Amino acid sequence: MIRNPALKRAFPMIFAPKQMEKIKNHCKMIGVPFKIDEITRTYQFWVDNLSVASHYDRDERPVNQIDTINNVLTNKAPDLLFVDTAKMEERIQKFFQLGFVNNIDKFYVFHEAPHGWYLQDWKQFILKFNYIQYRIMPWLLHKQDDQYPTPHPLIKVCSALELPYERIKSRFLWVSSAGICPPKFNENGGDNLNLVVILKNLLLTNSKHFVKTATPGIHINEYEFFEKFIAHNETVEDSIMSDITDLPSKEESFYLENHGDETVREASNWFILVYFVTFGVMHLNSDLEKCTETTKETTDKSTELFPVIGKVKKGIGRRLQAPLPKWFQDYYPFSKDVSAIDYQVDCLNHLLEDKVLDICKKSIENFFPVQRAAIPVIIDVLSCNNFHRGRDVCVSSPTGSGKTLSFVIPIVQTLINRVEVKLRAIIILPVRDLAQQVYKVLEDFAKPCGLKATLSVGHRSFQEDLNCIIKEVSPGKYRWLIDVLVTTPSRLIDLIHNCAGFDLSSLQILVLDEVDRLLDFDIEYNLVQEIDEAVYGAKGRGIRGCTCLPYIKLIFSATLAKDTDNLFKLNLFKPIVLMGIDSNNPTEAPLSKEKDVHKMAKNILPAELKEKFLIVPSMKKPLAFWYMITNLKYRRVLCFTRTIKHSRLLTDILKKVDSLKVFNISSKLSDESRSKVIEKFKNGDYDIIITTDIMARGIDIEGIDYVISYDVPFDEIQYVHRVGRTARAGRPGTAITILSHDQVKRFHILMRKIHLKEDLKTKITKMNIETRKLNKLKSKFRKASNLLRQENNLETWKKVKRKKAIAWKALGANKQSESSDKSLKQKQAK
Ligand SMILES: Nc1ncnc2c1ncn2[C@@H]1O[C@H](COP(=O)(O)OP(=O)(O)OP(=O)(O)O)[C@@H](O)[C@H]1O
Repeated sequence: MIRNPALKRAFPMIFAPKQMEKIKNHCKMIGVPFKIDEITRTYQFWVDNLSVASHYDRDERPVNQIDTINNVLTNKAPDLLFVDTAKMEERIQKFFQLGFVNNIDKFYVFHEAPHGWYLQDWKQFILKFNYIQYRIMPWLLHKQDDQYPTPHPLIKVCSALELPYERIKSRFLWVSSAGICPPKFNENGGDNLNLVVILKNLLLTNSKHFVKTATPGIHINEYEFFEKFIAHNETVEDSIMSDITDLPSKEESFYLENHGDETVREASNWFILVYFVTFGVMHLNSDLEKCTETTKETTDKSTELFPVIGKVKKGIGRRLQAPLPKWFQDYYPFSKDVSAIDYQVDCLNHLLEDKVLDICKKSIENFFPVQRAAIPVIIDVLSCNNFHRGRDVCVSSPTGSGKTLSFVIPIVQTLINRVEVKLRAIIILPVRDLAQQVYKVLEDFAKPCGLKATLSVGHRSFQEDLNCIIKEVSPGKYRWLIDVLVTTPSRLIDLIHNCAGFDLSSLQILVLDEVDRLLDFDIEYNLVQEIDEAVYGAKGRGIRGCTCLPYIKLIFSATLAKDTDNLFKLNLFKPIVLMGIDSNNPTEAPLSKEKDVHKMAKNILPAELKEKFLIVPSMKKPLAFWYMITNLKYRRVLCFTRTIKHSRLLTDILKKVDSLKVFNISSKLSDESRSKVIEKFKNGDYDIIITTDIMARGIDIEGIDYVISYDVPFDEIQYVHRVGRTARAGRPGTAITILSHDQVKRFHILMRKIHLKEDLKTKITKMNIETRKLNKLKSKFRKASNLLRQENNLETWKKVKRKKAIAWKALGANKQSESSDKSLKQKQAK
């Protein structure tokens, strides 16, 4: 019945068949405005289960609206009705004629009309019943200034009508212009968007889970709203009030002007749909609650009637795939297959300075496809001048495909002829190791070209960092010592706040590598906003009031299309998207674009990667791993476990059973030791590294042949980054996931998110190891694990003894301490 799985996931309770029955019985009709009808067509569900009326027919031709309404009102009394503003008077008259208004308790009108004309025209109508009007005019609401001297319209309307704010329990809801975005974000257009925000926040009060995960299209501090609601535990009407007063400022609206209406229209459709359901259910809930109260039926929690959306009882992975913005779908494709074509370094002769070209020739033979595609585009946008603002660039390319050089080369090329040293480019990476890795690549290019770069990631003291970055030449006057800074989010925020003279007005380029991970930090640090403020000046001044040129954002990730919900936080300006896609023969046929959002987010693994999985009972996982190492002779292995404890145990036990050259890397290891291990691995001193997901992202260790996931990755993004440690730079590589029987289903779901259904069987193969062979290893393994246990026990015993001795000493009870010593010695002797 429900065809869209995303929708089904988003509203799990509603779509349960039993709940559906109840909705059908209690909600007689839902009317939808035009455009929403697109959704109704997609989700036949509405049509199948509730009476739906639309002002457009199935071919999107307008139908006689009055007739529709007539039909609706006479045949079925609606619970909810959404109508758009066109021909409103006609409709209202119709309502009167039909006597329908007599059945209405209250009206809620979300209105965009600019100057209160409706108050007079509709007086009759308004006075007939309780009526609340929400007029949505952000610039009026936000501040009263000379241009818009009108007081808060909601207050104005309500005081004119002497209406209190009331809890929403109407059986009838009128939404004027219900979130249907007009083609342009002109003044009134903004209203519709804000309506969406209001609806969304209404929804927030009921459904935090859903909204938090589905935030397409709108850049309006949703988390602030969210937190406010949670903190104050406001009622629905309170939240409407606060929404209205907190509507976006002009600066925030700037974002909207720069983003096509398509995005927002899509978003609004979603929200309306969401709102539609939530609101409907809210009503039904209250009705049903009353119902159950009167009949005094016992309520069993597990069969609770229409739980409010958002109280998702279990499962962490429920999330709604937000629609991809239109600009994302208009991407430029390039082949993700690194070994498919050789782009001679000379092919960019015309773009690159001789010096840069020389360094390229020394370090690489050919450009990889992502480099061939991205370098010219980025150089082009970076060369924009005062008259023409450069667009931001997003690059999505598989792991190990050479993204680092795609931004390093254009940065060096752009800055090579700069006269004065100023901080002009910042490269941000999520973690220190990655930053160090990128810094090394950058240095190879920057140094010979006379550019100054530094790494600031907390590897030395803050003061030492400052000494390399900036210098106070005279009191209050500072001079930059670098052109490019490579850093992590926390360090950058630290610098912005605590470094005198750290004024980013000269910033030209901001690179966000592994952007999806960086955006996780955004919640904590408000990264993009902080940088914007540091560049464009104090809060609220906005880009237009600023004298400096807007800086260009370069966004990189292997899993960009997988997590588009958060892209909106980046405030991108007309972004150009470059996307690595599958191509069988890229030399002949032009790459065909995939428009399907879900398909686009698939096939993001390197073409050279082989994927396998092995199913064994969970007790036999270590045996299977050991078998691969000893019998199948796997070498150059990177193995991922979920916890530090697991990785250490597995390492210790492997060391015991065989004198294997295995090493464990965890976050507890110092940077220095970690680099040493990686170096040794590169030199062949270690064969196997067992680690956790700290090594999963971006780390480039040459020559890893196998990535083994001893524990199943948490989600598909984690899987992509883990397996991306092999099959890098066009080299072959194998990824193996060891599964216990109960993990198979989850793994299958995970694979479906990465591969197209038809590719699943060909792209990922099943490994078989006979149980008999594993059993052979059992006794040896058991001996090793006993030995390890004994050692661990002794170790623990020693620790306890040490602690006891200290305690006894402190109490001055030395005698007891000596006796416990004796007993320990006896035990050891035994
Ligand atoms: N044109 C090239 N020719 C040969 N090797 C290259 C070229 N470009 C990059 N490499 C090598 O490919 C490897 C992967 O490059 P890089 O780390 O930039 O990939 P990535 O796409 O950023 O990967 P990840 O998404 O995992 O961070 C590196 O070892 C790099 O030296």
